[in-house]
This record gives sequence, C-alpha cells and structure tokens, in this order.
Amino acid sequence: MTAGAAMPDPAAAGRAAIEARRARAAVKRALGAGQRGPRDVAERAWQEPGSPEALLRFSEYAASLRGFGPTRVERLMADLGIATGKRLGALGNLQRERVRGWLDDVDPSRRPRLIVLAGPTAVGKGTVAQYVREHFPQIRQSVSATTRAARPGEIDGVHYAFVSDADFDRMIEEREFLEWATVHNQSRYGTPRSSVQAALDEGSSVLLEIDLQGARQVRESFPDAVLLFLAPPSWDELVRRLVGRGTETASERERRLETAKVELASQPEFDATIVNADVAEAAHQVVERILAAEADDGAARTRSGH
Ligand SMILES: Nc1ncnc2c1ncn2[C@@H]1O[C@H](COP(=O)(O)OP(=O)(O)OP(=O)(O)O)[C@@H](O)[C@H]1O
Ligand SMILES: Nc1nc2c(ncn2[C@@H]2O[C@H](COP(=O)(O)O)[C@@H](O)[C@H]2O)c(=O)[nH]1
Repeated sequence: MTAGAAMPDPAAAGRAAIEARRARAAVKRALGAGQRGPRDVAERAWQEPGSPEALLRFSEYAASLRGFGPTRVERLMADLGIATGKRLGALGNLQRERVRGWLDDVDPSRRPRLIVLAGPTAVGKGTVAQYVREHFPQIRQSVSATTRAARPGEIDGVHYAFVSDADFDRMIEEREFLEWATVHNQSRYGTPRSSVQAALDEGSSVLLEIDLQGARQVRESFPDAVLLFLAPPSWDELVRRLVGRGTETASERERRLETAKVELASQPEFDATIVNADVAEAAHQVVERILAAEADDGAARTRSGH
C-alpha cells in the first residue's frame, strides 16, 4: 500500500451495510403498509441506481406486497423471467417492461391524481406539504417558479425556482406552465408542466401547493384533479401565524390578509376542507384524501368495464 492511501475500514463498511439493510427494510415496511405503491418503488429503483429501492431483491419486493406469499412470489418470478436473487435495480429493459405490465394488472385500481392544496396565507400549506414530503415520498411535489425574491433560508431549485420577470415572460410564452398567477397582486408564481406530467406518467400522484387562481385553472384543465382547501382553526389564529412567521412587512401582511378573505370565501368550490389545527393530523388527512382518490378512480373504471 502506498504512503497516505486510505486503509480499508471494516467497521465503517459494516456500519454502512447495516444502514443500507435498514433503508431496504423501511422500503419493505412502507410497501406492506400501503404507504408506498409498488409502481413508485420500482420506478424509483430504475431512476436511482444505488438507492435502497434499486438494491432491494425482486423477491423481497414482491413478498412485501399484501397477498404475496412465497409460492405466489416464486410463480411470479418464473412468469416474468426474473432469476432468484436479482435486485430490482438490476433488471434489464425487457424485464422492466414485463414488471410494468404486471403492475398494470396487480395495481389497476390505483391511478395517479393531481391534487391541489390551497388556502389563505399562513394557514400552513407549506408546513403541511413539507410533512407530506418527508413522510410520504411517493407523493411528488413540484417546484414552482416565482418572480418574488428568496426569503432567508430559501434555496433556489428547492423551495422555488427564483426567476426574473423576463424569464417568467419567456416561460409563459413557451407554454411551460400548467398554471400561473399573480398572487397577492405582487409576484408571479407558476407550476412547471413537464415535471408534473412526467411524475403522473410514472404513476405518482402530484401535490400542488398553489393559490386560489391556480386552483381554478387546474380545475379547468384537469377536471378530475382533487382540490383540497386548508382552513385555519380561526381568523385570529391565522393572523397569529402570519405575524409569528415574521417574513413579511406590516404592509405586506395587510395585503396578504385582504387576499385571505377572498380565499376563505372560496371554500365551497373545493372538494374538501381540512382544518389545520395540528400539522401531522392535517397532513394525514391530506394523504388519506389522495389515497382515496387514487382508489376511487380505479373502482369507477372497473365498474364501467374499462
Ligand atoms: N398547525 C399549526 N399550528 C401552529 N402553527 C402552524 C401550524 N401550521 C403551520 N404553522 C405555522 O404557521 C406559519 C405559516 O405557515 P406556512 O408558511 O406553512 O403557511 P403557508 O400557508 O404556506 O403560507 P403562504 O401562503 O403565505 O406561503 C409558520 O410559522 C408555521 O410554522
Ligand atoms: N398559482 C400558483 N400559486 C402558487 C404557486 N407556488 C406558490 N403559490 C402560492 O403563492 C402564495 C404565496 O407564496 P409565498 O411562498 O410567497 O408565501 C401561496 O398561496 C402559495 O400557495 C404556483 O406555482 N402557482
């Protein structure tokens, strides 16, 4: 060994292996509990080599699904031509196509849905959406573009794509937005069409955290989108949250509260209202609505024979 070269560290390798096993076990648990769908796990495995999903053996993946005992798993692998021990991420193109076809049969009742989460300023849309992102990664969220300036701590490309007015104009011109609006009579915000469509095509539902004008546009272009309204426990609590967040000036807060009155009056246009008294509780209610919508659509399709 040359001087200065790193010595192999068996203890570190052992710890990494344990960590990787734990991550794979978490994926299996999520599949078994229905928190993640089999299609989402397979697509993630094929997109991200080296991920826990990619390193999961196909036999373990299938055995995690409800109703799949050892005999059924063995038969499935024989039908799909998948060898024992093969990892999900190592399947070739032909096998991937066969797995996708099988998923169409085994998971027909799940259709990805576009979900809108709207509601007045500071009700907690961003906070609830973040909880969903952290606990239910199978539900995708798009990163909007905006012309407003980044707040301290906000990261370009993560919280928003922060763009200039000229860039936003160009994006409108090139039809890059699924919807867009000027919010609080101030800055413009828009949802990118291509990433949302790609996620839907991959079988994932997509949650859009947008304003009322955007929600109405989505209703127009995606009539089967599910529109959820996040409401505050009370007006006073809404004002407390806005002031407590401390990210707006007094005049900006006034402007936002004026919009909030209009948004609160729009509640009947939505498919459901969820009161955000507790973040985890509200987030679970959002996810329940999404899962119900995914299943509901399938049931309707089955009934109509399609
Ligand atoms: N259930 C809750 N209980 C108490 N505080 C909450 C709750 N949900 C969110 N908050 C707090 O309320 C403030 C506003 O939340 P958030 O920024 O998520 O609102 P928002 O609806 O995304 O606002 P905007 O539309 O203005 O972007 C934050 O300080 C957040 O921590
Ligand atoms: N119509 C759209 N509204 C959006 C989008 N992204 C965010 N928003 C909404 O804007 C306000 C203000 O957000 P803030 O980050 O400045 O506090 C809030 O209601 C968001 O939901 C979008 O792409 N389209």
